[in-house]
Amino acid sequence: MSATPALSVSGLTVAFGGIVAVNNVTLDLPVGARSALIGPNGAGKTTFVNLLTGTLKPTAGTIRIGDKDVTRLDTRARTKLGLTRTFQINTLFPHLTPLESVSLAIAEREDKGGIWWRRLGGFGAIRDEAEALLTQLRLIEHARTPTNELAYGKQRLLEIALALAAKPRILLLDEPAAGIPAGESREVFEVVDALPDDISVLFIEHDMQLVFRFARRIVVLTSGAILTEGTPDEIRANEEVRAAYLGGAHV
Ligand SMILES: Nc1ncnc2c1ncn2[C@@H]1O[C@H](COP(=O)(O)OP(=O)(O)OP(=O)(O)O)[C@@H](O)[C@H]1O
Repeated sequence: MSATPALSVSGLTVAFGGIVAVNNVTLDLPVGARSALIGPNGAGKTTFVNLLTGTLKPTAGTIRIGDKDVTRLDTRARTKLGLTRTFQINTLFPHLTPLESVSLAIAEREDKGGIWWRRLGGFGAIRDEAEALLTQLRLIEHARTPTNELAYGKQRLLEIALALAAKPRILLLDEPAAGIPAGESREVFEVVDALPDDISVLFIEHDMQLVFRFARRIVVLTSGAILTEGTPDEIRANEEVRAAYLGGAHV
């Protein structure tokens, strides 16, 4: 593993009027991370991710991708440097197939988005890459099924496939299993777990069974600040976390 973190955040703060939604957060995401960001509703998790992607500008603090300070760069520039996210809400094109959607996303990455309409068949390399990605994401059997006919769990996997089409080094997943039946949500995390180690993952997740099964490190956010950070065993044993957040949850 490389000594330089994939992502490093220092003193990150944002206030909306009187509310300090993210308060002096300092955090490193090591290369190959499978880290969970947990915390009660309103803790600032989504706001933190929005700061990382550049959707929101911080009041104070710095964000680095590898060695590069990206605090003042916009979202597109950060994507080019390897930072990609998914959203809680469904952002898919319902009438395209996974093969078409992923091919479009690859074409966009290659700056070939504008010539897409000339026909998929003309871009064999793009189709090959799209099929490889769909295989990795356990979607290849559904490559030619319209997206709105896919099970919801498969749609969430397609969202991750679209994020991966940008070839990210850092993948931010905002509740990737939200709304999915339990049996399917595990598959989403199995796929994430099996991604190559040069992709560093930070995921927001409310389902503690999934968090404690799949996260290698857990970051606990309360009222915009980091309460603690550690391995699942450390977090499980932390009385402060139990009191502040986990309550009676069986983990
Ligand atoms: N654009 C905004 N303007 C004003 N307040 C905001 C804005 N965005 C978020 N907040 C506030 O910041 C706090 C953190 O919200 P955020 O959505 O980041 O929490 P969260 O941990 O992601 O919650 P959830 O688990 O419910 O998604 C909340 O008090 C919220 O009301």
